[in-house]
Amino acid sequence: MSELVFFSGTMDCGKSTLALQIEHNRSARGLQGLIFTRDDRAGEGKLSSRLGLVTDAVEAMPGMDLYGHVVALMSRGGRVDYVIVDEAQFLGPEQIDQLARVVDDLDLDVFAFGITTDFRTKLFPGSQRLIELADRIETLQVEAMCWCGARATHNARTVGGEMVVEGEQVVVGDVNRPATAVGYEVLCRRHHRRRMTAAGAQAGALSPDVLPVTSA
Ligand SMILES: Nc1ncnc2c1ncn2[C@@H]1O[C@H](COP(=O)(O)OP(=O)(O)O)[C@@H](O)[C@H]1O
Ligand SMILES: Cc1cn([C@H]2C[C@H](O)[C@@H](COP(=O)(O)O)O2)c(=O)[nH]c1=O
Repeated sequence: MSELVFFSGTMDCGKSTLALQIEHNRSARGLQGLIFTRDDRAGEGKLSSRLGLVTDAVEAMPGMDLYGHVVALMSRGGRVDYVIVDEAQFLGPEQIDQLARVVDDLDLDVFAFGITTDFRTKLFPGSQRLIELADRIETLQVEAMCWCGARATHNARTVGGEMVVEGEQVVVGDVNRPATAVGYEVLCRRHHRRRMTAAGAQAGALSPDVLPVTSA
């Protein structure tokens, strides 16, 4: 029975790496995959991992009919044995419905990878629809970690080194960016709530305690 599987997690937890491993293992056995992605950091039509691996992919543009794309490819004689989708959080909800149709009507496995929530801790529309429709939701085994050592569960955005909680939902970017740029950092919920990034925690630790003022 084919499945729609949502591999979800924070940024930097190994989702794209796993997507590339699934692709490698299946293609090594002679299977032919179709890879979709949207707005990968490496550029249009690319699926890239921080481990340095990258492969070509079909850019799933806004409004593109993903089910129609698979059907059109197959009717031209192309072979599709499974579908991989990276950065699935950026897809529209209707595109997730199209992926579910690929599973149900074409009997193909669809492996979707994405972050669940944005820098405000709100669900991305694509991820929300995946949670609603997926046969299975998998959390990645390699845990991204907060600076405090706890498991990172949330994504923070920084602008000029400061954590922000307002702004556009989609800004393509990366972790470990210089403080001048828009960047991201993964945090545990406690430190996301307190808006305490690694830099903020370090600054707090370095500032001298305020001594009580005593009158002579
Ligand atoms: N230099 C490195 N050596 C070993 N592992 C690394 C290195 N750089 C990154 N990684 C691993 O790659 C993971 C990020 O993988 P990636 O697939 O790009 O994440 P995601 O797609 O979830 O954002 C990190 O959590 C870490 O485990
Ligand atoms: C939290 C958050 C992230 N993004 C962007 C930043 C990256 O380009 C991707 C996530 O990629 P990864 O491979 O999982 O690291 O999403 C965003 O646009 N808005 C956000 O709130």
